[in-house]
Amino acid sequence: MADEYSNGCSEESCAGCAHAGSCESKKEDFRVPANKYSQIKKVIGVISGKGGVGKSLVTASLARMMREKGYTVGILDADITGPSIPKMYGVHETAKGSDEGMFPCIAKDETRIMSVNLLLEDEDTPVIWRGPVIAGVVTQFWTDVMWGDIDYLFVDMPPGTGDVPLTVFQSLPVDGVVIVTSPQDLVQMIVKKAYNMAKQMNIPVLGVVENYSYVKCPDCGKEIKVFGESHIDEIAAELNMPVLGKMPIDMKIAEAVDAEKFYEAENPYLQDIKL
Ligand SMILES: Nc1ncnc2c1ncn2[C@@H]1O[C@H](COP(=O)(O)OP(=O)(O)OP(=O)(O)O)[C@@H](O)[C@H]1O
Repeated sequence: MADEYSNGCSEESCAGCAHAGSCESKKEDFRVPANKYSQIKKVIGVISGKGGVGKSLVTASLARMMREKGYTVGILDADITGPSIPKMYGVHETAKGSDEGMFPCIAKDETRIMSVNLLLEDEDTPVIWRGPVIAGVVTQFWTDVMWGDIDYLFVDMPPGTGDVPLTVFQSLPVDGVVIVTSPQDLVQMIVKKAYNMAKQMNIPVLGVVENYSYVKCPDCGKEIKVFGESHIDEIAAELNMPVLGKMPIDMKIAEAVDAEKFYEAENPYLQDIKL
C-alpha cells in the first residue's frame, strides 16, 4: 500500500475517512453548497465526546447569548435520534416547504430552528435510521433549508465522533467548535477524542465548557462537587484551548428547559465568548 493511503484511506475515494480533511496526499473537497436562499456568516459546531453532558443546553445558551446581542441566529439540530432543541424553545409545529426548499421554524426570540422533530407527523415517533441516512438528513438541513440571512448558525451535534460529526465537518464550512464535557475521570480521554477529531478535520477548537461542575447548597452556598474534582483546567492547558465556562447544576436552567421557554433564558455561567 502506498504511503499516502496508509492512514485508512482507500485508493478510490477519501469519502468516509476521518483524515480526509488534513491528508496531504489527496485533498478532496466534500463541501456541499448551502441553499441559495441561505447567507450564513458563521457556522459553530457544539460537540461532546459522550452523551448527556448538556450539549444541547450549551448550544441553545450560545444561541441565546448571540441573540441577546442582536445577531440573527439559527440552530441546526443535527442530533437526529435525540432532538431536543425544538422542545426547549416550545416549537411544536411542522416545518413548511416550497419548491425551493424548507423553511426553518421560528422560535419566540426569532431563533430559526431546523430539526427532524419539525418534520415528523408525531414528535414522539423514534427515528430508527442507519448512520448514512441520518448523515444525509443533516446535509439536507444545510442544502435544502432556506435559512435566510444568519449571523451565527449553531449545529447541535449528536454525542461522540461518529458519522454525523464526520459528515458535518466535511460537508459544512464549520468555523469552529465548542466542546462540552462533565467533570469525571473518563472525561479527559473523551475530551481529547473530540478535540483530536476537530483537529484532524482542520476545524478550530474555540474552547471547552464544563457542565455539572458543582451544585450550590441553597442554605450555606457551599459548592458541592457532585461528580468529583474537575480536571478541566489541566486538560485545557494541555490542549492549549480556553475554558469557556464551568456550569453548575442549576434548577433555574432546568426549569427554563422543562417549561419550554428557553427563548427567555440566560446562562450566566458562560463567558462572553468571542465567536
Ligand atoms: N447545568 C444544568 N443545570 C440543570 N439542568 C441541566 C444542566 N445541564 C443540562 N441539564 C438538563 O439535563 C438534560 C440533558 O441535557 P442536554 O439535552 O443538553 O444534554 P445532551 O448532552 O445534549 O444530551 P444528548 O447527548 O442525549 O444529546 C436536559 O434536560 C437539560 O435541561
